[in-house]
Amino acid sequence: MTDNEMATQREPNGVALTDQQPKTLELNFQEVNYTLQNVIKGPTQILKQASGTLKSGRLTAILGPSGAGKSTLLNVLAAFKINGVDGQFLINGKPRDIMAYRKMSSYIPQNYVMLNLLTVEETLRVSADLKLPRSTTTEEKQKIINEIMDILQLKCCRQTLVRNISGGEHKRLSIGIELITNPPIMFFDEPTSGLDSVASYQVICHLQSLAKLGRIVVCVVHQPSSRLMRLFDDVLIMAHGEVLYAGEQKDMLTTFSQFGYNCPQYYNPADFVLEVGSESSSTQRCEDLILQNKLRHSIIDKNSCKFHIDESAALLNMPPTTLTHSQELGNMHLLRLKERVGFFYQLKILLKRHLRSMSRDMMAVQLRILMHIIVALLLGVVYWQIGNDASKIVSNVSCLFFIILFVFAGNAMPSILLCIQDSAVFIREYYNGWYSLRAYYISKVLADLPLQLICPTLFISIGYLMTGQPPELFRFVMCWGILVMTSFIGHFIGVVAGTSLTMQLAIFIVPSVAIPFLLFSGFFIRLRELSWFLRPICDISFFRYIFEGLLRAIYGYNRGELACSEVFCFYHSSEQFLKDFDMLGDHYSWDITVLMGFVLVLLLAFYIALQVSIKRALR
Ligand SMILES: Nc1ncnc2c1ncn2[C@@H]1O[C@H](COP(=O)(O)OP(=O)(O)OP(=O)(O)O)[C@@H](O)[C@H]1O
Repeated sequence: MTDNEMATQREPNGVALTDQQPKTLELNFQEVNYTLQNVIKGPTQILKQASGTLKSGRLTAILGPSGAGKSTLLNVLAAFKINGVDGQFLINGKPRDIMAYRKMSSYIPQNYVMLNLLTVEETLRVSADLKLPRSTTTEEKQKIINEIMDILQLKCCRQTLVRNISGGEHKRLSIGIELITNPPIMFFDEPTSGLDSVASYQVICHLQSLAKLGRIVVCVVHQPSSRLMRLFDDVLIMAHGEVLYAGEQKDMLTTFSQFGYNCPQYYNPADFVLEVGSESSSTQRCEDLILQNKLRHSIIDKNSCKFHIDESAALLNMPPTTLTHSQELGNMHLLRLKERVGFFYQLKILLKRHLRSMSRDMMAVQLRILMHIIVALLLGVVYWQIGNDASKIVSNVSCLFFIILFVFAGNAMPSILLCIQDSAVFIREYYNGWYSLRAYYISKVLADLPLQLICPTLFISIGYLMTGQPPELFRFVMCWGILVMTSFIGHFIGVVAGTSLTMQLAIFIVPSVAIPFLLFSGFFIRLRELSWFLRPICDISFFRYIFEGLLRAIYGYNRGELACSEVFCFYHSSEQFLKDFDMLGDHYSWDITVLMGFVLVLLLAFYIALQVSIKRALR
């Protein structure tokens, strides 16, 4: 059977998980170098002339001392690292096409991030919805999910939230997510890290069964026990960025002994080769070992590699791509896989997922709503019925200012935390072609919308009534409009900071940047009293428009005389009060328009922040 025939038999979209994969897939890499460009230290060569062959149907372990370059080699083999890499990568003897290769392989990193508030089954379901073609029926998807849960023994925790599953189940779920598309090549970076020996054994057994179905399965492992070691068919031993041995495990010790490295009896072979690797590099015998390995894997005439034949594209029945190697290097973002389902379907699935996650998030929803209610009640008690009293006008202004501060901070800070949790998942899924940036962006904005409306609505409803603000519907609606804008601005500032900065930096930067703008709101100092060179800052301080809009909503629009409960009230007339605050004139619509402008700028900033985070992830 030819490769193409096998490719057509195999369903690349993963519809039948247990179908046989093509048995003859072979990835040969020769003289692979990886040089890291460091701005301070200059270029550092991490991989040196690494050569080896990976075969379908076989489970391969990459072993070596810490810092030997195992994870780097795995990244390079999985085509996740491209810049700074040179060497030959051949699939079934022909140069690989990088896009087709990425499509047929999956890489499972050590810390595989997932959304914590979905159950195991929901996580697999989202993966199936976004990674399988639209033509796949719900029943077919459920069949694949059930099969994966069966194979990986995840049935017992199918309804458990990801945050509650064990380390081993987490690893198995990450394998399951990648298995949805039934990739013929799978790379795992330390799949046993953090697991006890029993769980490690189970995970490697699962990998072995995936390999037995005809896949190339490669994983980096740290110090496997003898029992674990026996599960691997092939091994690749690394030291100082070089490959000492790549081949069948059964021949490993014989090869080492040919070069004078004799493994003592009853010694764990993995420990033995690690020790040899740690000592290696300069000794002649190790150089011979490295050279012999290189020769063993230089099976292809290099001249044949000058032609860019799309063998791997053919394996997937994909149209050959026209990217040349240099273009690939220049356009890393082109390596992103294309989405499998249409934009609106992506949007629907993402929206459902965001809303489901949010509805289970104590901090995002329940706690935020509860805090808005409690603080609104507290505000009402402290400023009980002062809104209509001319003698308490200064206190009322403080009350309004407090409302602004709370709604802003109460939305900005939680948004930072939530965004940071989502970002890592977004990067992984985006690069694996689950959805487009546009779909993620719109779904995120829309999913957050209900909370941005509910919180300020609850807060102003309680606060407005309890503090005795004028009982006129249009004033209430105007105040509500300003607070909704405040909530949006706070939320999007938090989201932009959370997407583009680390958590510590974002939590420090947001208040540090926002608080100085409060000085230019008109509350602490009247704008006309500011030095001339500071006045332009007022024009870009959103707090100014929020404060102005709120005061105009309460005291503007012919409010007239205020009731005075004391013998003398300085501000009897609301017009006089607004005049003294430099806010005379019924320009509420101007304030709200400027605030909408701020929201639009922040929406754009959020989109740019997502784009930047995507590009940064490639570095
Ligand atoms: N981005 C980087 N900047 C600087 N050095 C790096 C970078 N990535 C890798 N290295 C260096 O390359 C070498 C190989 O790293 P790699 O993570 O591949 O090793 P490893 O064998 O997987 O190690 P471990 O088993 O400890 O995880 C190390 O010396 C590491 O310090």
